[in-house]
Amino acid sequence: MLPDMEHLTITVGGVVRELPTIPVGNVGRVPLVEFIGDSELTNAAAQEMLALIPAGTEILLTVVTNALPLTHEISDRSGIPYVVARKKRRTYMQDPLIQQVPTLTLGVGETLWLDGPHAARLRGKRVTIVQDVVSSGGTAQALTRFVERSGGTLLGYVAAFNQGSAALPVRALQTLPQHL
Ligand SMILES: O=P(O)(O)OC[C@H]1O[C@H](OP(=O)(O)OP(=O)(O)O)[C@H](O)[C@@H]1O
Repeated sequence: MLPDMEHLTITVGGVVRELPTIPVGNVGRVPLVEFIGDSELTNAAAQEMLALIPAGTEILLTVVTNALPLTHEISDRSGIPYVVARKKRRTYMQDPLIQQVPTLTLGVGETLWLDGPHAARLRGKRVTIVQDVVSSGGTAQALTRFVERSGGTLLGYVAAFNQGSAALPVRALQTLPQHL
């Protein structure tokens, strides 16, 4: 029997999911992890990720969309507050920091926005960056610049899944293939 290229089975904290794999250009099929809309998987991953958070972390930094519920749950369980970068400028932002992400997993460039008052919350703090998935590492690099520009100290990167980025020292629950 041929292997099923359209799904990839993962297990996180006893929760099993058949991830769909999406054809991307000519690179093959990319596994798609979605935490939004899946509280059971989100809670299981958040619980397991607690052990990955570097000691001394004072605040978490993440980015919408998929990593947001995950970070919320980690924050709720650990008591560590968090700050969220956006992918759109909002009219109510005050002196936001702006950072380009070179290219994302699916080849679409992105601009990240960190509202000024949220950037101020990172100042002088030991910061850990939380992501759902690290792939190229472009998003992680942009978030790193936010920490630096805000005057925080980066302690490390944690992610539910590392999808092939060996360049960054990411603490992840699992490694996923970049493509099938
Ligand atoms: O390491 P990178 O190559 O930068 O890719 C990782 C990013 O890609 C995904 O975001 P996506 O673009 O799917 O956006 P979403 O979370 O808003 O759905 C994922 O949520 C990470 O934030």
